[in-house]
Amino acid sequence: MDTIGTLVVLGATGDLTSRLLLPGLGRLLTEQPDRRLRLIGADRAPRDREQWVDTVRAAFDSVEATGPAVEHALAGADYLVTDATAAEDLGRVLAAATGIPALYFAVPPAVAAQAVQALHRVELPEHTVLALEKPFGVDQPSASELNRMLASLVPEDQVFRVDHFLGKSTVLNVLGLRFTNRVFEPVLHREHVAKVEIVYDESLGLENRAGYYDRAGAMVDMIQSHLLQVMALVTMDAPLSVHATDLRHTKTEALRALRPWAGDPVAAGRRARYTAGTVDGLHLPSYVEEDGVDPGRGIETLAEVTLESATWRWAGVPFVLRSGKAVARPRREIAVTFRDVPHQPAGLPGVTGPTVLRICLSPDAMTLELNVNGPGDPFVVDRAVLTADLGAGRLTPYGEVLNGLLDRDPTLSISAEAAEHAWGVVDQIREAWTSGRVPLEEYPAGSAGPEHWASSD
Ligand SMILES: O=P(O)(O)OC[C@H]1O[C@@H](O)[C@H](O)[C@@H](O)[C@@H]1O
Repeated sequence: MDTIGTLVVLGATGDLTSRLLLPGLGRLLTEQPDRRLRLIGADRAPRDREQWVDTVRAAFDSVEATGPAVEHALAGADYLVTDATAAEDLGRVLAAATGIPALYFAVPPAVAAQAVQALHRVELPEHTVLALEKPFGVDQPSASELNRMLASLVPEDQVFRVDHFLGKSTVLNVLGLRFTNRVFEPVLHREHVAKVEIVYDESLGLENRAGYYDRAGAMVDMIQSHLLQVMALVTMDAPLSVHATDLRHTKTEALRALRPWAGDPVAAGRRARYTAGTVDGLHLPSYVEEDGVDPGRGIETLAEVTLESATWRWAGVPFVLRSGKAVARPRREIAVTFRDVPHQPAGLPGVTGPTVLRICLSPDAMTLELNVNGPGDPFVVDRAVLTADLGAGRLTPYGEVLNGLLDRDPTLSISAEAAEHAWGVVDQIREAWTSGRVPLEEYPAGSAGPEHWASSD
């Protein structure tokens, strides 16, 4: 199959492009010296070709990108002043493409929806690929509408719903761990698992992203997209293969099975936002005092939801998903806590807790916390931790996602139905939040969250 000839980045002057997309591309092109790609930056800002090349070069330099593919991309790079919501502008950008074009929408969801609408008035070159960043829509109805508009433009295999967590090597390692080891798969089951936590806390604060974040909040920014995808990999059945059709299908089924814990969207979620404090030696103002934040909007910077996978394998096991900003010593892991043994023989003192499997999402590592007869008294049980350092992936998560996109392989992209299912459960819990049935609590930046949350864990 022919690969993508031109990557058009809509939203080229944005933060996402310079901080994540271009460095990811730089590493990818270094790894793949034979790839030939034309790179077109498109945005409203009045920039010229030289300024765009400088932006691309700086991003490439930040990851020490070198080689013929990198030089080729820089030499052919171009920038076109573009209103992504205007059909004429989109037509002009596509006319400048060589080979099969991919349009990458690095723009907010409202702009992406308008751009997709505008594309209906443009004659798309054959096989044009459309790549949309998360969040895909702003709720389930808008995601369905966006899917409908996309389906009337191009076939589903030309739509890439991007989620960079699926490009993280440890996230993908969940597949290898679950489906190539006889020892784990049978016990990852309601018979043996007491609870699963999927946590991605960050010490970072808002970082001048109010324009986007103050509408999304922690729930939409992290849980609706990234953490639900991780949960789908943990709960899904074994796919026939890890190729696009099988993997996307089994993951979609896993997302379809999600419910708020005990069917109660009020009790299944809690939310909070940070007040002033110090994280990693850096003083952060209260979230509501950050530039561009509307305190009346009541957006959370820490969200936690408890979900159930309503399946034979997992029914009755709580999955706690949590993500927060400005959190000290942030946890980033999938932690599977196993049930206690049915009977502990008398005369084996010292057991300190259940077996826990931790898949650390950053840095990449895995640990298994066990009870063993350790050193000293052979009848006393000690805690032992088996650790595997998984090492970093060859590409950045965005590099992996772009690799699939440029090869037109949708394995790491989310299916239309999956995007809608992922909103379903989130919308139910958010409705309980926006109707005021769940309080918006507070925690000082640099703490682990509201104090009483820890004691109720
Ligand atoms: O740790 P990573 O890979 O940068 O992912 C976390 C980031 O993921 C992004 O998608 C979110 O918008 C950010 O708010 C978050 O910080």
